[in-house]
Amino acid sequence: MTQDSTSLSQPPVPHQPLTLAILGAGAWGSALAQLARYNGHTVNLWSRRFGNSLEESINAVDVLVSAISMRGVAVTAQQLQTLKLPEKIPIVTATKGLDPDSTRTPSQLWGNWFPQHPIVVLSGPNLSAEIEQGLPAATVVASENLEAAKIVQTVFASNRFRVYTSSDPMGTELGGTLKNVIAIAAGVCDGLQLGTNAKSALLTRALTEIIRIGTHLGGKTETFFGLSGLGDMLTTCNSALSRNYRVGYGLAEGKSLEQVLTELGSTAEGVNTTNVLIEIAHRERIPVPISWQVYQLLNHQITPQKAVEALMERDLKPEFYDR
Ligand SMILES: NC(=O)C1=CN([C@@H]2O[C@H](COP(=O)(O)OP(=O)(O)OC[C@H]3O[C@@H](n4cnc5c(N)ncnc54)[C@H](O)[C@@H]3O)[C@@H](O)[C@H]2O)C=CC1
Ligand SMILES: O=C(CO)COP(=O)(O)O
Repeated sequence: MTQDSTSLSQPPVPHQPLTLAILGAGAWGSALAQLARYNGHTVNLWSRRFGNSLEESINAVDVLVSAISMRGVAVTAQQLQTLKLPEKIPIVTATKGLDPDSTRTPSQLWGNWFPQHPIVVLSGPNLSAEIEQGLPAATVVASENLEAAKIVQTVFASNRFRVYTSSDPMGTELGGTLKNVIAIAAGVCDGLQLGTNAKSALLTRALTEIIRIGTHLGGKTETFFGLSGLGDMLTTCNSALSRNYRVGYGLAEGKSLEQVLTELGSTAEGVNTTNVLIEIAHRERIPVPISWQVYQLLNHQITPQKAVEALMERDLKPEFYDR
């Protein structure tokens, strides 16, 4: 077997064991901890509910990873600001959400609070349950600081987890965040048994919608065709392991949002993300027809059937506008 020539031109990567603080001992934080430990790294997995204090958890670490759900990011970062984070260590954000107060992404928030630290976004088609089973998966680590992204790449990369770098943190983060809204729509589509044609039409038009808003907010078009965009959309919109998909599916079955969320008992970021996305879309005057129907559905303004009708009866138009 010939060696991949591209690997010869890559710089040597540091393989020494590092110490990581992973904030958030939920499904994703625990899976990331397992991946880092698999590579021989030491992990301080911090939970607000048990174990070591935040101060103890960040002591002398080489990398900080946040796998906290959106609603906990601001409060945890505020706590961190009162503590002594080791100088200039990379901060990795793995949250897929939008801040309801500022409408900003988690990486924008971390960058604002910790300007001396390189910020790295980690996002991809990564259902934690599959990763914890040791099934193969791939992800993207994106940063304006490519050296920091490469460090994070080597921390997590293994024969079961392939990690790509990217210089587009905004596109990488928005792909993972916005697809959660579409996963709710996909769950509705499957729950109503609308068929394969409808699902393909939904996902294809949804990608156009994600690219429209994602590029407006600073992401690069090609990133949305990559693992963190199309890749994560395919995973989340086709798996009953996805909590956002299950929200849509449950709504299509006639359950109330409250009932679905209670049964889920876990984070479905797409619910908050939809509300923030619609606020951004209205403010910036960006058409987001699919997300708008999801918004109305989540806010008890429309039934799943009416949402489908509304999408099918929109004004006729070309698929692509000539530039
Ligand atoms: N589970 C998955 O497959 C994946 C999840 N993600 C993202 O990772 C983030 C976390 O998701 P999960 O771990 O699945 O959710 P989870 O519900 O299992 O865990 C949420 C974590 O956030 C912490 N948290 C929530 N509110 C907090 C607060 N006020 N203060 C401090 N900590 C708080 C919880 O204690 C818990 O550790 C979400 O943004 C999700 O979209 C990303 C990729 C995969
Ligand atoms: O982001 C995810 C997979 O990449 C997890 O999806 P859910 O949050 O919908 O479970």
